[in-house]
Amino acid sequence: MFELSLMCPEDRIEAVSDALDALDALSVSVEDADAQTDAEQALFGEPGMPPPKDGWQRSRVVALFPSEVGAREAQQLLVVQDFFAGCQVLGVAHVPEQDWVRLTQSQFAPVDITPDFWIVPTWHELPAEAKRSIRLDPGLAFGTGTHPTTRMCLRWIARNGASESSMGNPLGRVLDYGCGSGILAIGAAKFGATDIDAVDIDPAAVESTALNAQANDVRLHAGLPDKARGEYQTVLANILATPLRVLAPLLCSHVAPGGNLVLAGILERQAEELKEAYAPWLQLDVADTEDGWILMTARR
Ligand SMILES: C[S@@+](CC[C@H](N)C(=O)[O-])C[C@H]1O[C@@H](n2cnc3c(N)ncnc32)[C@H](O)[C@@H]1O
Repeated sequence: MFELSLMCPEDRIEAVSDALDALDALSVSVEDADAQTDAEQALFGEPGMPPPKDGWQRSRVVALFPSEVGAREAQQLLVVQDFFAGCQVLGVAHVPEQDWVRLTQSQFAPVDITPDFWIVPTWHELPAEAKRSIRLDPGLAFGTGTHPTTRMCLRWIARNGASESSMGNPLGRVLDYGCGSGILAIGAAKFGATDIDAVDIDPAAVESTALNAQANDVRLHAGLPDKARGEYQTVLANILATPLRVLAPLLCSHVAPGGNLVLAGILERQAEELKEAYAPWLQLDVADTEDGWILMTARR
């Protein structure tokens, strides 16, 4: 295969990507040309932040073609279009054949959350020490167990969920707010929770959660955020500091008396602003840290 690489300003990305699609590109990807430099720009579409844009001020657009002729023809046709003004051709390059499935799979190994609780891709054997496990493959939604924020939430679940000897279910009714792949909701089920709502603003995440729950033989209710109803003994939300601040009154209203609120997606330096945002309802404390991220919890 051959890739055609272009540099485009943000206001040309949609037109150029559409044209590449129409010119039979197999795929079109857009990257920040300034990634990993001081000029890197974060793009979020979270509540309280500017709406997401099509790309970055300087975007690298890469289109994959089955042949060199196809890539070069697309280049020739694009450069004479009005909407290409301000864009630049970086080149056409051969992409060596790879076993993409094997390559992707090799990047996802089993992950231990505690010595006996593991997240294991379906193409791997369960490690012998895994007394509890979640079977999960990387997909469209966030949450494979490798990110510190997810790991800290899962550790909290493992510490506070049912031990093998415990009677009943200490997690009670569980809400996973911003469920992504559903990993936290499924983790809660693995530690004894039986009444679980998992919600997300992204319909692809809702679908992933339902499929992952099924694959793990777990029963839960996955839906959009309006599916969260009433009070829960455990409310988990691994989002980001800005939406967590906006969501403070809503999330606190879902915590039952004596229940726990567990928040992640917060950097160490954001602890005080989160404490302040939640202070009218609950007192948040830092309960765990990993790689500059913190877990904040509160009991009602
Ligand atoms: C960092 S991922 C966490 C996924 C998973 N819970 C985990 O711990 O790995 C955050 C998720 O929150 C969702 N999200 C972001 N803002 C939200 C909001 N205002 N309401 C509900 N979900 C939201 C995103 O779509 C995304 O799936």
